[in-house]
Amino acid sequence: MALDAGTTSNRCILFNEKGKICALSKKEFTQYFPKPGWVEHDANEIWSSQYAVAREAMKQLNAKGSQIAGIGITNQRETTIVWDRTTGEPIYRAIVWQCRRTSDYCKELKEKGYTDMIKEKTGLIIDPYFSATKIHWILENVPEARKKANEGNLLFGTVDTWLIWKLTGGKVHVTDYSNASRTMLFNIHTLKWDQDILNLLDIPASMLPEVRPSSYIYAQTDYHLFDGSITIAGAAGDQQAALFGQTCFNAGDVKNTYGTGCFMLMNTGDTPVSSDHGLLTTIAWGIDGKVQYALEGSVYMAGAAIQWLRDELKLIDTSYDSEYFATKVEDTNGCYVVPSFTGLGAPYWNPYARGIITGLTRGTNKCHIIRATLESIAYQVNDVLEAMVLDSKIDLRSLKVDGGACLNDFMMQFQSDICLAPVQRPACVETTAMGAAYLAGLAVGYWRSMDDICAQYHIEHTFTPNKNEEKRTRRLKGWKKAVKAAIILTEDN
Ligand SMILES: Nc1ncnc2c1ncn2[C@@H]1O[C@H](COP(=O)(O)OP(=O)(O)O)[C@@H](O)[C@H]1O
Ligand SMILES: O=P(O)(O)OC[C@H](O)CO
Repeated sequence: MALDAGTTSNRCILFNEKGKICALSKKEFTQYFPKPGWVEHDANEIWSSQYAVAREAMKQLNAKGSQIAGIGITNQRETTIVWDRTTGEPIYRAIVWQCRRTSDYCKELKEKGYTDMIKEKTGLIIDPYFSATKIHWILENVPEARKKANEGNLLFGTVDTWLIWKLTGGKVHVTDYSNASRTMLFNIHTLKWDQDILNLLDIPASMLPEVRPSSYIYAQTDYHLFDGSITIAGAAGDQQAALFGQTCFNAGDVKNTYGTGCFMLMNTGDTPVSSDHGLLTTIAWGIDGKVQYALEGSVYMAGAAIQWLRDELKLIDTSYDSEYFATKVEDTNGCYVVPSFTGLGAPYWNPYARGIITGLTRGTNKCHIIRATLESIAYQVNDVLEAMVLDSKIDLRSLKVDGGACLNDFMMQFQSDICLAPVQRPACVETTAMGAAYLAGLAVGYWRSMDDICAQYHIEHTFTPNKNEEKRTRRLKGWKKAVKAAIILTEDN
């Protein structure tokens, strides 16, 4: 059983030994935008919807808890939940990874010269994206929070930790290496919470969960939840789980997930590679007594930009329709959309950037804007890819893709044309959930080895690049100019 707690929806997928999906249930939950740039979730709703889909998936097969080999949890990363140890109640809404409320505090940390120290220890760039400054914000702004934390009565968790806490009836407070590595509090070399950073941000160590491998027997679920206990045997951040589900087990293997945002990860084996080009160094997973590292480029707006076309501009009825309209025109007519609605992530890291559309003419129509939005996703991925090749000094063999928006054939072909590499889409694009199931299944012996898992992996379609160097160069130049314009507009900050 994979519990996949995403940014906009929670899913439960049951897989059989062949890695085939036998049951799937999905539920969207409420997004709160209390101020511009702020994003929150209700932690209790994250739990209730996750629990509801787990029950629903089991009902589809009439399954009992005792028939489930194990649970693997995978989650939107960095999102920060703080709750009262004694009541189990969150003291504030979950502050979502996309939330920019700590931009000024991050700026202050950078101005005080902490950038190198944080990067060396955590592999991360100081940014509101990560959990650390969100925890700090809660402690500073929620009444009584600081006092309760100092008394040892507050617990922090990312969504994996929260779900394990709820699944065990409030008994177990843990996380895994991959999630810990996204907090900006975890030393990715010593594999311990970093006391210097905790002191700097004034966060008591008593709030933090124990850190465990990603494939590991964590606990048993509370007996009453699923009519029998189930072993929780895996946990990993969703992007790392997708890397695992895509069988990117070797150094140099790369995957990109096209969901709400885009996240490209390259496995760098047992060596943490430090980036000189705006990427993050992160832990891929902990398994068999050691950790593997990855380079990551995080793009905040991908599928969410298509939702913007649908929900705010009302140019399309469904995300799926974007492909139909984009292919009604030959190109974007010189129009570029930079969907930096919540700032720019890798490799630019500008939390103040906001979205822009450039190159508008009297002839620009709805199809051009839709096409430019889809293309913007591929351009952002290409920016990250260029940085990754420079940092890793490894030429890209192929790009494995997954996530809801990778079903858009137009966008995948454009991606291949722009990055001049084959783009491979697997038969099962639910690789995040699959990765979590594999991690759990390996821990309980449901699958014996990573070779067994590789044997189950199949490519459904490979998009090969149409090479037109003149067109590609012109398009990339237009894109880079548009990004520059979005950045120039932030200069008052
Ligand atoms: N055919 C499509 N073309 C473009 N975008 C799509 C398409 N289908 C889904 N999407 C986008 O993909 C995202 C959903 O993917 P998913 O992997 O479920 O995201 P998440 O796990 O981040 O919630 C949505 O933002 C949606 O707009
Ligand atoms: O919910 P997703 O799939 O968009 O993933 C969110 C990431 O984990 C944020 O770092």
